Amino acid sequence: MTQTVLIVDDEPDIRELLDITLSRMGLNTCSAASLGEAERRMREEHPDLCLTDMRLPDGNGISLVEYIQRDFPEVPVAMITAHGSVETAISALKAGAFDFISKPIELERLRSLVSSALKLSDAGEARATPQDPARGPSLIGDSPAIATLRQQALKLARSQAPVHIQGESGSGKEVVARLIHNHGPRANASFVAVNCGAIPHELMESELFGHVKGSFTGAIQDKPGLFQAAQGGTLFLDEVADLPLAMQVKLLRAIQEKAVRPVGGSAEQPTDVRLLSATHKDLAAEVAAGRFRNDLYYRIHVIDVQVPPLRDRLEDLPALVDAVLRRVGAEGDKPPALDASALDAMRRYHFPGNVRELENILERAWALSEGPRITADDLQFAGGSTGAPGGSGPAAISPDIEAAMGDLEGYLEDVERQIISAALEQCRWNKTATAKQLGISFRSLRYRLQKLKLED
Ligand SMILES: Nc1ncnc2c1ncn2[C@@H]1O[C@H](COP(=O)(O)OP(=O)(O)OP(=O)(O)O)[C@@H](O)[C@H]1O
Repeated sequence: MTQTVLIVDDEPDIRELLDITLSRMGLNTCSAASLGEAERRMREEHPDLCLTDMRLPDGNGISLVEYIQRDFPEVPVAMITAHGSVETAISALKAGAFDFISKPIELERLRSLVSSALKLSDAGEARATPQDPARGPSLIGDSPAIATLRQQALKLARSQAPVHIQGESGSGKEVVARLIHNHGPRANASFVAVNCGAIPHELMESELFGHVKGSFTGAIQDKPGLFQAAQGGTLFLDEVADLPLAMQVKLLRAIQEKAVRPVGGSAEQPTDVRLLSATHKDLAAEVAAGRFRNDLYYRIHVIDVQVPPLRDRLEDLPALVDAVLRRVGAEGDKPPALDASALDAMRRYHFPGNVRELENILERAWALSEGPRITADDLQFAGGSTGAPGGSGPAAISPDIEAAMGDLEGYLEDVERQIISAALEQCRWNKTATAKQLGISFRSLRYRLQKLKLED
């Protein structure tokens, strides 16, 4: 069925330009020269998309965006803004506009905006279900907080607005970012996630924007950056507060110009990416402290999403536990289960590391548990037994207390690594014999080998 676009502008020349371009794309158009007429057309003609100018004789385009959001939430609306008026564009996105295009209108950009908007209203949300495993984990949980978050993400999926996701470490910020990508018009293009805190500063520009051959020692061939890899799709900047200030300037420029220049290159390359970002820090406080640029904050923080910590939605625990146990148990026998004591112990726990910590706790507990069910003891929360088997009592050891200061976990892992390596050597790398020698189960040995990175 031919789709219809409503064009709202009081200048006849612009209406005509849009009309000709859209008709050539095989679309029907209808138009309005005022806010009142636009609202009437919305009611009478049920268009699939609306393009509106900001300044109208009887009101402004933002009111129209709000009207459409309220009465026709399934219809995407894009704002036509005066050249360089960033504030208007940002207010339009905040009000729920899907995207904006600035004057003078570039026809190529108009065509791509219209086709992605119509893909949206055409296919709706049925294209990618949150359950589709190829698209990353779904957002599990039925607590009111997660239900609201899911709805918010699905709504934001329709927009092109930059979204900033705030939440504690491990709370599911990337899961939310993927949900937004998977349900939007860019779902069939790439979702590229980058942890800004993990890239060495000197490589950051080349990682993000690419480089040309010979631009620095080691640049043996042209290499596209993450912006190029996300072309047509979504770039997720995780831990964005960790971007060094010099890089923040370059990122701002790339966002403003919608173009990047590879390191050592002379030409700018146009980019079309939707930007999502996240941090566990308070970005406004980072701005106040002078560590994050205000102008970049303003650009990436158009819409703000909060992911609540796990401790505030413990009613999600059974569903999350179930999903994790199914995954860790997928290799073998029956999916493991928790006994009631374990679930009780979890409900009392604070989960500073949120869902990621829950995953780690369950993986470890399953590896260490000997019986058919995971018990509270297997979870090894503080105060629980570590369940050391063997019965011969602790051997006399003389720990290097100095070396453990500041990194107890790391120190204990080193000790564990040395003991297991020695036992493996004694048993000539026979894992069954090694496990027996150490008085632990085979499963437990396998878990420790993975954890300590002792496997090839
Ligand atoms: N609601 C959820 N449903 C299913 N899995 C989840 C959920 N929340 C988090 N997870 C899982 O927990 C782990 C951490 O999630 P994710 O990477 O999205 O957190 P994050 O907030 O981005 O963490 P970080 O701040 O460390 O980058 C992942 O393995 C993810 O699949």
